[in-house]
Amino acid sequence: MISVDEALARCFALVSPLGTETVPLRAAAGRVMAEPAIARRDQPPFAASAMDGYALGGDPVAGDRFTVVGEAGAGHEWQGRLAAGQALRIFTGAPVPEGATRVVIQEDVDAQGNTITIRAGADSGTHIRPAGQDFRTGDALAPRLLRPNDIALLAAMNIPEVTVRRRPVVALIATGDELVMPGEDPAPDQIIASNNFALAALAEEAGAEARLLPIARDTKEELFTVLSMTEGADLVVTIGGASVGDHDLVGRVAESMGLERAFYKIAMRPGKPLMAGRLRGAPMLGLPGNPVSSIVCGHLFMLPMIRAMLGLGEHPPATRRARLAMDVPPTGPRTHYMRARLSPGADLPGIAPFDRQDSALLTILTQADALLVRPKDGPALPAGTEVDYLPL
Ligand SMILES: Nc1nc2c(c(=O)[nH]1)N[C@H]1C(S)=C(S)[C@@H](COP(=O)(O)OP(=O)(O)OC[C@H]3O[C@@H](n4cnc5c(N)ncnc54)[C@H](O)[C@@H]3O)O[C@H]1N2
Ligand code: MOO
Repeated sequence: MISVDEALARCFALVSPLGTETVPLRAAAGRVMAEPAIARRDQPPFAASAMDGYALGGDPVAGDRFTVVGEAGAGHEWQGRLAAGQALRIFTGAPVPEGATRVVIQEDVDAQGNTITIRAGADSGTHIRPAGQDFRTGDALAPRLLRPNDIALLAAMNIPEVTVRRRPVVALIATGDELVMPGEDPAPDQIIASNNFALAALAEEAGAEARLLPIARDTKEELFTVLSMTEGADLVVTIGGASVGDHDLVGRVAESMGLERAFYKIAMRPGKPLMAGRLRGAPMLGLPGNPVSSIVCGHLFMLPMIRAMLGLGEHPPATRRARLAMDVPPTGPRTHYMRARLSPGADLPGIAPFDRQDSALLTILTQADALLVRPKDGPALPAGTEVDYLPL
């Protein structure tokens, strides 16, 4: 059995960044920019007042008097030049006129008619934002996953459309005679399909377009039919039928359709019967059926593959550090991703794996906020040991 790292390297070898498309700014959040965005203007485009008050020249002191000669507001420039002894009534965001060296906030002046007098104790800040202090024409925003804050910057740069990576289309196929869809009427020996919904949500959260294909029954014909419905998918993900039982047919059927296998079985718990390869030109991940196994494999393999297709690079999921909140036993011959709960700690968070680690337990998975990573063949560890975990 190959290691998790080796398996992920082989998964990355199956994918490459997808092509690009142009979307309006309003649709760009959550998308990945494919090229730098270049500012089309300076921000602010003029020296702007940072406060409501009076623009004036020189270096005034308490008791100095000025004649107010006009008014400037945001979007309403005052045309002219301030002379000595003159002040301009000005509001936040308005262009500061020539001849002004500072803005005195209105709380620091006594105003009478069109005359103002500087009060004692007036603050000495200039309250002027220089032109281009935020960014200048030609400044670039480097490609990234666009978060709401980035969208504001692109808008301010006057960029109405963004070139982004195409969303990877992920075709998800649940397999098994025992499965029915939520809301259907299961026979006594049937269960409700669940993990395909988690995987679709995970894929969508990462910026992919998930297509839930019909459940494939455990026959070669039906698996062939549903696998043939993946035309146009950038990634085909099957769930279940990956193990060694008589009804675990996914590998056999995919091979009959020309699957070039990259690997089958990895030293990982849960997730041992994972398979990957290329099927009719598309990368394929064959996930084990146990709900927790498939979802853990989704985090460890499907998400990094989606990110690579989005042009975000080939990176394993980033681990973080925590301290064991309890003693843990040795691990076996597979890297164990233990469902665990984090708690606040002095330097690092504490982490405690759940007692029950059966890969069928969705209730435990929903209580978990971390996967404690225990390397294969690891020793028993006492509480307080620093360990790696993956946030869920
Ligand atoms: N003799 C052996 N048996 C098994 C081995 C082994 O090495 N030797 N490995 C075990 C491990 S580990 C896993 S994981 C499972 C993986 O089995 P499959 O990938 O073939 O999955 P299925 O048998 O189809 O299903 C397993 C389990 O999960 C349920 N399931 C499947 N799909 C869904 C779904 N979409 N939603 C909810 N639940 C699902 C299914 O009903 C089964 O209960 O094999 C072990 N066996
Ligand atoms: O390795 Mo299986 O994926 O534990 O349940």
